[in-house]
Amino acid sequence: CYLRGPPKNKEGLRLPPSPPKLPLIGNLHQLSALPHRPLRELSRKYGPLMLLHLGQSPTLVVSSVEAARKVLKTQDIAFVTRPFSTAAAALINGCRNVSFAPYDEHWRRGRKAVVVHLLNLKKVQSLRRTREEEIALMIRKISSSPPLATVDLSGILYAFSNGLICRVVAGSCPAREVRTQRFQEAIDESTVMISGPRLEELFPSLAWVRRLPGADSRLMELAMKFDVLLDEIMTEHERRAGRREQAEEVDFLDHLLSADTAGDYAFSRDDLKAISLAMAELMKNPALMERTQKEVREVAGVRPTPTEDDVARMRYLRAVVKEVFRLHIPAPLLLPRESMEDTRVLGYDVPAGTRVFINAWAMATDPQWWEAPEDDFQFLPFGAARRMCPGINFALCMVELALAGLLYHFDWSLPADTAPEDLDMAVAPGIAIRRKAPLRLVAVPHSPSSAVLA
Ligand code: HEM
Repeated sequence: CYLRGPPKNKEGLRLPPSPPKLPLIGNLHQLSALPHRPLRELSRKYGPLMLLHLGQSPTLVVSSVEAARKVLKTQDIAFVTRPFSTAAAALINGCRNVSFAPYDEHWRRGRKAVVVHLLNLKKVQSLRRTREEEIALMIRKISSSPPLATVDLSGILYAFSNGLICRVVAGSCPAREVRTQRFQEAIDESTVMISGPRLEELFPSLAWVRRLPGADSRLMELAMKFDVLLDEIMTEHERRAGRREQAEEVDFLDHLLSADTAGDYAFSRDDLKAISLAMAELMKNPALMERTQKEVREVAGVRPTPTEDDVARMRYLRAVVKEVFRLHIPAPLLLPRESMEDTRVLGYDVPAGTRVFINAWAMATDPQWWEAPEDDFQFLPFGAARRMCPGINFALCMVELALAGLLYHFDWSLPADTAPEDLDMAVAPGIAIRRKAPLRLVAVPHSPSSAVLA
């Protein structure tokens, strides 16, 4: 057996090991609402490359740094596409947005537009004033709460993150708050719908179910909501084009419309989740909070509020943010990939059309790597290679600056009835995880005379 290597199947393929499966449902019963956790346990038994059968859908689960390097880097091109998602197709213009698009010419053009007009480092840096203004708005909102009242930091961060991203993508408008709220509701609902494969993706033989009257009604209603909202914004931009004041902000849609390119709305609330998880970790560890806050206040000195140049010198705060991304990877299984051709990984055959989950959370919590922070490949919250998240600079700037602002302007404490060790760190399921309970804290202004609060 040793000399022959792992056994081959009927077709003569040497497939990765699989846990025993049940008829019809395969390995579905072994997953839970937070699938990265049982998948890590299974990988400890069956190895860093496992082949699961989720219904009728073969799924490769990658759980070690070495295997992820092979899949995402060495054989990037074989795994560069995404599996078809019915929900994304209905909601996001037939899967024609960058995140869910199959690997083709359309994706290449869309990704180029996103990287060139919205998310390259220079552009992200040029949005500094917008970010600082939105953070000042958030700080003022917190300061306006009655003294010693508990504030719902999760809710405030949520509004901040959505507001900032809507402003960068679609610009400012008089009814901005209402528009952001409408986006927020539509995005909330779509996140739930997109977060896992649907019945017909797991069981292609049941695809006919979708044709039953009313089967997709929720999806269609939501798609309509998005359409109406985006149409309104497009019309508003087209009407405004050519009548723009010099000093007016040029947003992402202006760029796309002027370049006559197809639009892609890459909204992400993962960054706000990262800020609230960072705050929760700091509240749980008062010594850590004290050290981070000391650094923020020393570096920002007597400035009205920390600037991005200050944040660049806050080494400890940036390390805290990185550690939070490691401990609480916002998308623990990244976004699914799919093999485009028959290929081999670590000696195993992987047939074309296999769905691929990268369990980045299993790698980030693998004791083998804790002592080797200089090798960054085990740090995968933003994925890697060709389909890596192009929003990484945007997200990191936003998280670091917002956290610095919160720590600079306020002293934070838990409500009187909560001890640090009792702070609930449970996470809720979804394509991206988030705190289950909102983070409620008491904020005492630290520098009430600062210009931002005026
Ligand atoms: C904490 C914040 C964020 C995290 C953790 C995150 C994480 C990820 C991950 C894991 C992927 C899949 C990577 C892969 O398959 O290798 C991804 C893709 C993507 N992200 Fe993010 N993201 C964040 C913020 C953002 C922001 C702020 C934007 C844009 C404003 C953005 C835009 C995108 C896009 C367009 C893709 C699809 C890339 C492609 O398929 O070519 N992300 N993100």
